[in-house]
Amino acid sequence: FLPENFQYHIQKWFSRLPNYFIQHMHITFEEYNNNNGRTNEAYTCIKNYLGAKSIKKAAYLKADKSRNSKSLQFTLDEGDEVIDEFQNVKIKWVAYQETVKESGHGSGRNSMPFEKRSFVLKAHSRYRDLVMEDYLNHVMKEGKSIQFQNRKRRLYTNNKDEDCYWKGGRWSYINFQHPASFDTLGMDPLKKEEILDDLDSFKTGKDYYKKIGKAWKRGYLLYGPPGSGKSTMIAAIAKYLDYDIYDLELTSVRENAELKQLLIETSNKSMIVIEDIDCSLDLTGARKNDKKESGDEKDGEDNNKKQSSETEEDKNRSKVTLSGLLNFIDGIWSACGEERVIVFTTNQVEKLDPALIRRGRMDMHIEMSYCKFEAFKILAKNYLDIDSHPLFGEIRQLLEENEVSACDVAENLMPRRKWRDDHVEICLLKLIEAIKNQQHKKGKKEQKEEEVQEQERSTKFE
Ligand SMILES: Nc1ncnc2c1ncn2[C@@H]1O[C@H](COP(=O)(O)OP(=O)(O)OP(=O)(O)O)[C@@H](O)[C@H]1O
Repeated sequence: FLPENFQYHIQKWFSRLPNYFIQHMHITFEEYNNNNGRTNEAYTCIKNYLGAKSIKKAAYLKADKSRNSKSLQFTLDEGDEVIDEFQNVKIKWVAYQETVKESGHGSGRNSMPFEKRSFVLKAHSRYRDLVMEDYLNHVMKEGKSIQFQNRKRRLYTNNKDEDCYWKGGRWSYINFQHPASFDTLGMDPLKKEEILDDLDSFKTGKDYYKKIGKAWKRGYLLYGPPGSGKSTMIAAIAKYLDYDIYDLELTSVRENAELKQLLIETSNKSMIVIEDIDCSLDLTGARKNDKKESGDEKDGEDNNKKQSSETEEDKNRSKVTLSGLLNFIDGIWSACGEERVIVFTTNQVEKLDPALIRRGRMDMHIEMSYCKFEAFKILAKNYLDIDSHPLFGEIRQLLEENEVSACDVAENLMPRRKWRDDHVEICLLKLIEAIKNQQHKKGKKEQKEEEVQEQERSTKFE
């Protein structure tokens, strides 16, 4: 029969009563920050942490699922409590909720009633130091990692796109679920192993990077002919590391300052990708022209200064310079986040400026080449679900002297008549024919080249 607010205060007073006899400490974590009305990050971490802890213990739980989470999230229900144990110390958590009708709350709710939620930690004062430092650090770390694991991965773009969500800033995004993984990626198993080892040591290298005083980031250059799986590799790396991808379209970036802003707005644990970097901007050309015209050998000379009469088209063109890009990768601003992977892809590695891809900037250069037999076997497993077949012998022989692009294999192994019993054989025969045709074409090309050289030699002699 008592008003709700009154009940709440009586309950709170009663719960504090034992503390006059037993020395307990209480810490309250409210959902919103009192100063600016923003969500209290500590509250969110505790909510995730307790949700995971209380699934097995708590009598009452609340479940919800947001658009950005992979699965249901559980949390303690109002008034319920859970006992956690840390280094043999028992710590009690209670979830509170009250309806507040005050005006002028920091979050701009004016006089509208709103639910004020909080978690209260209770522990014996004897363990004050342990709780305040080790335990709360542990809760924050675990809570963050639960939230990270339960989120849907995102693909961000700096091109304003109507199909993407935009939450302010320069990037918009869509949820990203690419089926490619290292298991389905057709490439030499030894090379794959080497890349996985490198990713593992990067992922667990926090202390190492700290020790050597280097920003916790790593650059990968993926180069190789079209259709050799560079984009597929990016999706596989992102899935393996469980990172978001920031797909940076350089031609849409107007100037170096904007590039810096874009970098600042990327989150930790993410991959920044620039695809086909050789086609993005004439970065090599810009530097060479600079050298020729100004005689200045220094990295980072801005080539825009010398353009005196700018046309309208010139004005709209990206003014990002090689120097801007180099700073983006490993300038002082690049250290403003951690656990970042930068990936460049290119079909023509020889066109790139050596400074852009030198070791240290692009730490690992990965050649995505045509398929040999081992890579073919992985693709056969993906497309036809087979580990071996009598025709594999012939394919092995052919691939000893030849190579085939992964997208050609994919094209030929994609079963179009799966209802027939012999669809596997048909696909493999098609592939054999494609490799032989390629071999034939290659032979003809080489013969023609030899004839041209021979002709040149005889004309010279004459
Ligand atoms: N190594 C590979 N393993 C598995 N699938 C591959 C591989 N290479 C290519 N593919 C398949 O071929 C198609 C094209 O591959 P992808 O786009 O990754 O190549 P790319 O090297 O990025 O090409 P481009 O240089 O033209 O952008 C994809 O649909 C993918 O399924």
